[in-house]
Formats: sequence, C-alpha cells, structure tokens
Amino acid sequence: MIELKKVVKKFNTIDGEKVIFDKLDLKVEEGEFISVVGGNGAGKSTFMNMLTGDLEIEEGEIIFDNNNIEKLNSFKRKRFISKVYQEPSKGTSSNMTVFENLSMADNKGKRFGLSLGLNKKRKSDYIEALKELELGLEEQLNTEVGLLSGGQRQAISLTMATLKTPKLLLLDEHTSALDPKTSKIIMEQTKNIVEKNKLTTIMITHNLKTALEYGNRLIMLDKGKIVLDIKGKEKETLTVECLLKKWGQF
Ligand SMILES: Nc1ncnc2c1ncn2[C@@H]1O[C@H](COP(=O)(O)OP(=O)(O)OP(=O)(O)O)[C@@H](O)[C@H]1O
Repeated sequence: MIELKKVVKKFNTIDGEKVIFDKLDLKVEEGEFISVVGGNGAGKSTFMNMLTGDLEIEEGEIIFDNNNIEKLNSFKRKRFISKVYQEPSKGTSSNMTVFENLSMADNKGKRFGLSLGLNKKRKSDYIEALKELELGLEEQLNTEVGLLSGGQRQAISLTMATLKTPKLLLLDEHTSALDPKTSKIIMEQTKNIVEKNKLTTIMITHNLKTALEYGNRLIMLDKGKIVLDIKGKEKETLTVECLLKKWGQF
C-alpha cells in the first residue's frame, strides 16, 4: 500500500510562498489503477513529482509498503517507481536500438556496460513482451528507436517502464501526444499490462472519457485538494456529462 500523510508542498515564488498541497492525505491500495483529472494548475504534475522524488516535500510522509520514502532521492525511487511521460521521446533513447533500450530498462540500477552482454539471454523475453503489443516491434529489435513512430515509441516506453514490475507505475498524460487511434491502442496495451501484472497505477489524463473508461478509481484534483474520489461501481456508472457537472461545482 502507498500512503501520503499530511503532505505539504510549497513553492517559493517572487510573489512569496505558494502552498500547493496543504496536508494532503491519500491511501492507494495495491493493484489500484487510479485516473487523476483536474484543470490546469490543479496540482497533478506536482503530485506525481512528489511521488517520484523529483520534488521534495516540506512536511508529511510518503509511505510505500510500511517504509517512509520521503527522504529517498529520485534515483533510488526509480528502482520501484516507473514513469511514462507525455512526450514519446522522453522515455527512450532515440539513437539506441529497441533491444538496447529494453536492455537499459532491464538493467535499471546496475552498471549498464557490464550487463548489456548478459541481457542477450533476455532477448526472448523482450521478444515476448513486444509481441504482446501487436505492433510488429518484435521484428525491429535492431532498429534505432528514433526511427519509430510516436505510438511505437510510446509502446516501447510502456514496455520499458513495466519490464521489471514496478511497485508503482505513473502515467503522465502518456497518450495525449498521439492521434486518437494510436492513443486507443496504447491505452488498451496499458490496460493489458496493468491487469496482467496487477500493477498499482496512477495515470494523469485530461481526457475524461479515458479517465472513466480505464482504471478502477478516479480522483479529481482542484487547487491541491482531492474534490472527488470514486471507485468501483460508482465509477463504472459515471458518465462524462455527470463528471463535467461535478467539475463545474468546484
Ligand atoms: N516550480 C514551480 N514554482 C512555482 N510554482 C509552481 C512550480 N511548479 C508548479 N507550480 C504551480 O503549482 C500549481 C500546480 O501546478 P501543476 O503543474 O502541478 O498543475 P497541473 O495540474 O499538472 O497542471 P497542468 O494540467 O496545466 O499540467 C500551479 O499553480 C503552478 O503554477
């Protein structure tokens, strides 16, 4: 389980101190797939960056499986938290091949040069993982990732992020730069990978339909506050119109 207890996040700006989260509490159960929605400036990216350790918190606790991690730096958190970014180029190295990218992800936390050779043994595992994407990428192991389409790169990013079964998978608007058809393909792959590996997942999206269609819990943020938190049947029966109406109330 992941728990945020009374988390305070402030920024110092030229206009003075800006409090973004003021004693934020949140419990995330193992295996939950949470969609996070909210308007511009609601605090979604800040929330994710507090989890990854890219932003330090001023007060409070972040607990992963009974261990406080708020003092752990982002590099160490990468061992158990994976993130897929909005830009397909961000999760992969464009001048490296598909195989090299996957090897790199597989060796997270190890010395890369030493282990690349060893990972040839894992080639068949990579091929299996790529086959599941159904994009023919298993035939392109030696292709430089920079030559692939945005959708193919995002599929590789997703595979890289989940190769080692993270304790937490973060998806930061990971389909928003893709066309609708490709976005749907990547969302379906996301669902398959999350369900197959029972991954605890938090996904930021501006697409309310996507937020409702995927995952089993939905959180709406507004000015650093959780203003809506629904799951299970309640989420399943919610429509985009209802969600928009609720949104309008905040
Ligand atoms: N480094 C920073 N310094 C000062 N203020 C910041 C900083 N980063 C974010 N903020 C402020 O914190 C608030 C939350 O920003 P955040 O980027 O988390 O929102 P968001 O919900 O991700 O928005 P968007 O949907 O536009 O990406 C905003 O008011 C923003 O201006």
